[in-house]
Amino acid sequence: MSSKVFDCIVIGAGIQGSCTAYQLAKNKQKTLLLEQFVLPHSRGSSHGQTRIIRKAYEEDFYTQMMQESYELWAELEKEAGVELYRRTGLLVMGPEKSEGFSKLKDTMQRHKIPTVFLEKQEFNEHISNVNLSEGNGALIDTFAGVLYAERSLQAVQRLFQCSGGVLKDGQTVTGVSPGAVVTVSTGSAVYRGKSVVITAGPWANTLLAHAGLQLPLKVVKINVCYWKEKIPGTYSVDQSFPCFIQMEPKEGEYDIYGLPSNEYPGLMKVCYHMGSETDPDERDKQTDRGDIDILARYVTRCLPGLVPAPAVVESCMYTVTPDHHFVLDSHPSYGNIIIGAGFSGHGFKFSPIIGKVLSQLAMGQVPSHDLSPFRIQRFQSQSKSSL
Ligand SMILES: Cc1cc2nc3c(=O)[nH]c(=O)nc-3n(C[C@H](O)[C@H](O)[C@H](O)COP(=O)(O)OP(=O)(O)OC[C@H]3O[C@@H](n4cnc5c(N)ncnc54)[C@H](O)[C@@H]3O)c2cc1C
Ligand SMILES: O=C(O)[C@@H]1CCCC=N1
Repeated sequence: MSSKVFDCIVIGAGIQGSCTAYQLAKNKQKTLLLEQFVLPHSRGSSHGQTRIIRKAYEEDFYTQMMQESYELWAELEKEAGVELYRRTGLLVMGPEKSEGFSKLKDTMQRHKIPTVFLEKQEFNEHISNVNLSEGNGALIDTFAGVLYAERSLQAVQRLFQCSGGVLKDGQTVTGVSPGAVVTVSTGSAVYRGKSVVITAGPWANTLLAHAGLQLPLKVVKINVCYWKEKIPGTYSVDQSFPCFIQMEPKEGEYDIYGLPSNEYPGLMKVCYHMGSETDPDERDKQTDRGDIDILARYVTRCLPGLVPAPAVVESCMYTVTPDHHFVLDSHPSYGNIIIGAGFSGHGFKFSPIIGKVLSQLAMGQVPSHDLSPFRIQRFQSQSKSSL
């Protein structure tokens, strides 16, 4: 048995665990980052080439957190010496009179986020190849853009190791024993840490069961669809085509979002912001394509320059909370077990700031952001502590 006691053990080397581990190492904490799969892998939520970064949110707290997150992304880019963010702007479209679209518009104005509001005629003049749905409004979050996801993940893991952190992949954590010093077991080793951070993505509840806690999390499989441009380049990042979010494409439907063609030339990524429930270990057995039907209808209606059948379909998972807000908190019974979970398909852009606040909790510091929207307590009857 290893006698070394780490200041912190982080379980799960997706983007949230990797950013947390890096912050801890930067703060001179002896940190161990454990990952079940051999890295890099494509079995969780942080793989793939691109993600959207934006300040356009309905809720003040997300827009506020993004102010610092953009600064931390710029810092990371400098430290890593690679481009992680590309500014494209984000086009948001949604039913003009809906609560969601109005709230988002108000939040942008209240926080003075650089925004262009587009009337129907301006829209048609400036945004070719997109049909604005009847009754929809449109705006552009001008500093939004694309994050290079896989590159970011690898950069953060590299920086963590360069700061003295220990990264062990291919090690599945099979036991977590709470205590003043927490014992973490894998199939082949036992580690001890003064604190533990659980950032296990879709496997959060499997890990939390060891610490007597279950959260109301739903894991869904996302079909990541790429659609062929009828004329190559029409929706390309090089032609300054923006990312987009279509709120409420139809009543009762989830948002649809897209990123300009970039990682696969001639193919634009357009996805549905929900999927069908899955067991994370059986992801590929979930073959529901109802979301692809919704997307194909939307592409036909609103993106006429794309062939309305996906050319490439990849897989990813969301871990969704009932209110779609994150969980960033300490374990209700063990203050030295910290939980980052339930990122509900929109957590990547926040990862540097999430890493910062989770590391602050692990170091016993007061977090630098108000974490009240992210507390476990909000679920009350839904989260059952089995202790
Ligand atoms: C298709 C798709 C599109 C998205 N688009 C956006 C976007 O545009 N913008 C945005 O901001 N966000 C977006 N997101 C969300 C974002 O990618 C996620 O919120 C984020 O990647 C979650 O990271 P994570 O570290 O929590 O989870 P993961 O990346 O899943 O990491 C968890 C890690 O824990 C490991 N692990 C689990 N159990 C164990 C164990 N027992 N022992 C050791 N290791 C373990 C797993 O193997 C995994 O590597 C998108 C997500 C998807 C799927
Ligand atoms: O987080 C994001 O920006 C994307 C787009 C909207 C839906 C989810 N992910």
